[in-house]
Amino acid sequence: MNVLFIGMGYVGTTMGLVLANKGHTVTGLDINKEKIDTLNKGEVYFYEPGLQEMLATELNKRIFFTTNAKEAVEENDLIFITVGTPSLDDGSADLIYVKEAAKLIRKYRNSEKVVIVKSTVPIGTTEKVHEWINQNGDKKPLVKTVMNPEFLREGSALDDALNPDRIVIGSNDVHAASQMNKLYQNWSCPFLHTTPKAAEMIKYASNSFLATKISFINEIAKLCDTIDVNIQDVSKGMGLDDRIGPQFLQAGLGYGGSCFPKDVRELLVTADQNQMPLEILKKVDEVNKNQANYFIGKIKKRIPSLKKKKVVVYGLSFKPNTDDIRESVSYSILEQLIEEKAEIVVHDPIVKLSSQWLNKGVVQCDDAYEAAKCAEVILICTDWNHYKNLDWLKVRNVVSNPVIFDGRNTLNGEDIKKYQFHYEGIGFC
Ligand SMILES: NC(=O)C1=CN([C@@H]2O[C@H](COP(=O)(O)OP(=O)(O)OC[C@H]3O[C@@H](n4cnc5c(N)ncnc54)[C@H](O)[C@@H]3O)[C@@H](O)[C@H]2O)C=CC1
Ligand SMILES: O=C(O)[C@H]1O[C@H](OP(=O)(O)OP(=O)(O)OC[C@H]2O[C@@H](n3ccc(=O)[nH]c3=O)[C@H](O)[C@@H]2O)[C@H](O)[C@@H](O)[C@@H]1O
Repeated sequence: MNVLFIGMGYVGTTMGLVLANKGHTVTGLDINKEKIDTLNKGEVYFYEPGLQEMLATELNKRIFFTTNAKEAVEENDLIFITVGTPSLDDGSADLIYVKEAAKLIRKYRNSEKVVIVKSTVPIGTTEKVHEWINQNGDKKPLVKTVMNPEFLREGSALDDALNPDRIVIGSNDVHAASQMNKLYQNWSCPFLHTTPKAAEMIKYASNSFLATKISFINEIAKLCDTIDVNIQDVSKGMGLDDRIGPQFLQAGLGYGGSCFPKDVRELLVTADQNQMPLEILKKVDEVNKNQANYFIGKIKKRIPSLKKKKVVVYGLSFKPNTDDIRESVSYSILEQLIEEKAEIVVHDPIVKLSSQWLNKGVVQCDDAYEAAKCAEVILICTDWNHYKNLDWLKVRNVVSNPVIFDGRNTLNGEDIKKYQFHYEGIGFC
């Protein structure tokens, strides 16, 4: 099938490549010329394992990139909207990019098309997209709309897209739904057909539930800290219950990224607008916002003043295996360390600090051992395997003060303590 993606970000690029790889002919459209030029050179402009190799196989065979909206819309009958839906100041999702994408389709539509909203959008938006495109009485062919939420994770996007737990298709139109079945015929996971509104809610409720698991375990971890219980044993013991499951019970600095924080905020706004406040979810957000303060508080219990102390921060991305720093908790920690007047050195295997941070006196080192030289405290903020695999004896030999605060509970505490480090995670000492 001929498929267009409007928005070549993390989702559009990944899903475009995956559908091309499954035999469809895909066009990727973006307003950002630099991104399109880079993709046309065969380079994925962000870090995501496996995508680069897939692009090398598919470029100009089954996937094509362009900034020409007219041609792209005219030549494709299935059109995905995969633009961003970031938070506005009041927490609601900004639909400006979705509206702009709808405008392009309205302007250039030349046949009956199926428009698939894959961006995460507030409940009722897909129906609005239908109206935005089909309005004006311009006698052009009507488009059908579908809501098809995306559940992939950054860092494992390709694997998630190829092997999803489910495919949700929200549509009130039989023809559109059958086109979606045809598009995804090579996937063997369960398919759920529902209404567009329910599909939108499934996406928000899923992300909010996962966020709830994380904030729940983080609260239990804080209690474990005070009564000397190891949270990792607790997570393991809970996760062995099939009804609970082992995933998303990793205590730490809380959730960041471009989705959980913004999607939780948007659902809270929708709930308030409908006079049905979501009390649990409010607390989930509150607990999460407080995790960085809790971590700094733990550090200050041991080192009351960080002024002029060399603090090493390992990890800038919001999770491992991505270069995405949107709402990464590492940056809240950097802000607090700057306020404390610490001397800060950061390391990340992929992410480079922007000049904004370098101008504030933060130093970046490309080598984790070099960064650790003369450190008075090491903070692990992202659970990259890189840090698990460091030679910690070598690190021990270069630091001034052997103290590690592990914000992701990523190291094996018992092993680390053998090297005479003071080691604390979140939810165990
Ligand atoms: N990043 C992720 O892992 C996931 C994201 N989502 C949702 O998918 C949506 C997209 O997310 P990302 O891919 O992370 O966003 P992104 O910010 O990486 O990419 C969005 C792209 O859309 C482009 N764009 C904006 N307006 C446009 C227009 N009028 N025409 C053409 N291109 C336009 C931008 O230039 C940008 O390249 C969001 O709603 C997000 O919540 C859902 C599941 C996973
Ligand atoms: O809507 C989205 O964009 C996506 O949001 C998340 O994916 P993502 O944000 O890429 O990454 P996750 O693996 O979910 O991690 C999110 C954050 O939670 C944190 N986390 C995760 C798991 C855990 O046990 N503990 C924990 O603190 C991670 O460190 C990270 O900061 C969801 O997992 C995806 O299903 C969804 O499609």
